[in-house]
Amino acid sequence: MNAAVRTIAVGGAHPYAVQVGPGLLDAGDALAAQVRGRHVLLVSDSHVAPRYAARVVAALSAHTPARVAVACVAAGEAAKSLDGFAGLLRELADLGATRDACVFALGGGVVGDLAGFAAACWMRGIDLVQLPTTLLAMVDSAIGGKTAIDLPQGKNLVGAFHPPRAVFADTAVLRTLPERELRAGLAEVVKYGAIMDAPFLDWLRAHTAALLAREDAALAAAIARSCAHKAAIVARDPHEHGERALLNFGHTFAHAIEAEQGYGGCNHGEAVAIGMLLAARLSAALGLAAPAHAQQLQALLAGFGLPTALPAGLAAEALLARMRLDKKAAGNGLRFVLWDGPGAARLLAGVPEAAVLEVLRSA
Ligand SMILES: NC(=O)c1ccc[n+]([C@@H]2O[C@H](COP(=O)([O-])OP(=O)(O)OC[C@H]3O[C@@H](n4cnc5c(N)ncnc54)[C@H](O)[C@@H]3O)[C@@H](O)[C@H]2O)c1
Ligand SMILES: O=C(O)C(=O)C[C@@H](O)[C@H](O)[C@H](O)COP(=O)(O)O
Ligand SMILES: [Zn+2]
Repeated sequence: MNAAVRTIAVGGAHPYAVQVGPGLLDAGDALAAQVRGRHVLLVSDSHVAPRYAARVVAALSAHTPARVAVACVAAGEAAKSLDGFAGLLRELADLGATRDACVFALGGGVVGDLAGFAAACWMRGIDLVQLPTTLLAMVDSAIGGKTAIDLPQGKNLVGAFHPPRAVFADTAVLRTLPERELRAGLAEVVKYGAIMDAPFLDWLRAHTAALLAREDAALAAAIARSCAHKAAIVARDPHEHGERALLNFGHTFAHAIEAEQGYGGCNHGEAVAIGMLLAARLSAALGLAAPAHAQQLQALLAGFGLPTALPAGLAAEALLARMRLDKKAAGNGLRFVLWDGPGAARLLAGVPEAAVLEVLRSA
């Protein structure tokens, strides 16, 4: 294996390895070692498949006799839908996929969540291998086993926990990632610093230019540190009974924004950037973090070229109504991940709706 490849182990009841480094999509022996049966469905999207799917098929086919079929969904969040899900079930049926079949998800978080959910449901669960191709998917969505699709009513409302057998993050593919998507991934990177690693925030501030310039060393360091944080949390709390909820910092606002825009406005990372800032302001309004911390967070996100204001045309009341269907909400009201300042966050129940509305109205 390439010396530049790093391995992060995810522990727990279903342990697996996250490998990160250049050239992994061509590591046919390692990819094929995950295949137990005779059927592979390689799921990708219309931007990624033309660039990388043939390489993965060739790498796999050189090392396994399994039949490899390719399913290509339209690029973009809209594919993470009931229709997209049904399409993948049809592909698995056409392939004749048996219970030992394996789904490979080659793409960003949309492909990972959608293909992962199909793998979770087909015959009540078949093998899944994540091949993340966006920064966001490498540092976040490919790890931890959350799979889901969206409904018009809300993000990720239908899903399952279905951990992958393995994750191979080929960092060489980040060269073709559009600028906007690189920035989106950096939002989730900032999240780790915000909730659990204050020195990482300082490091990100110092390496903003290097990350935006896609310097190999800076990207590799940011990915490794983010993956290590995610791996540690999901190993301790795979089903979000406790601390895993902290990974949802900014997401109550973000998911409301995405759904309210019909999944065609901000991408997920952009919505998370805005959401983290609103959560920081809400925390300040409730007397947790200092207002100055929210301003520092805003400066860092803006430095990465991420949006920090609510997009025009979104009504505060409509966003609040969306939040009532957030998965962290309970019968007794909204629960938010709030901020205690750099490196510390907590889940708080019973957050007054009036305070949330006030933050939304002033954003
Ligand atoms: N399961 C989880 O734990 C988790 C965590 C975070 C986010 N998510 C989900 O992930 C999704 C967002 O994922 P995303 O930001 O990766 O978006 P995405 O999957 O839509 O990918 C972004 C865009 O980049 C393109 N692309 C991907 N890789 C490329 C490459 N190497 N070169 C060129 N183009 C490339 C895609 O085709 C797409 O157009 C959301 O649905 C979000 O809810 C899930
Ligand atoms: O892995 C997690 O747990 C996260 O919350 C990571 C988030 O970045 C991600 O967007 C996740 O899909 C949100 O989960 P949800 O449970 O709020 O749908
Ligand atoms: Zn997220």
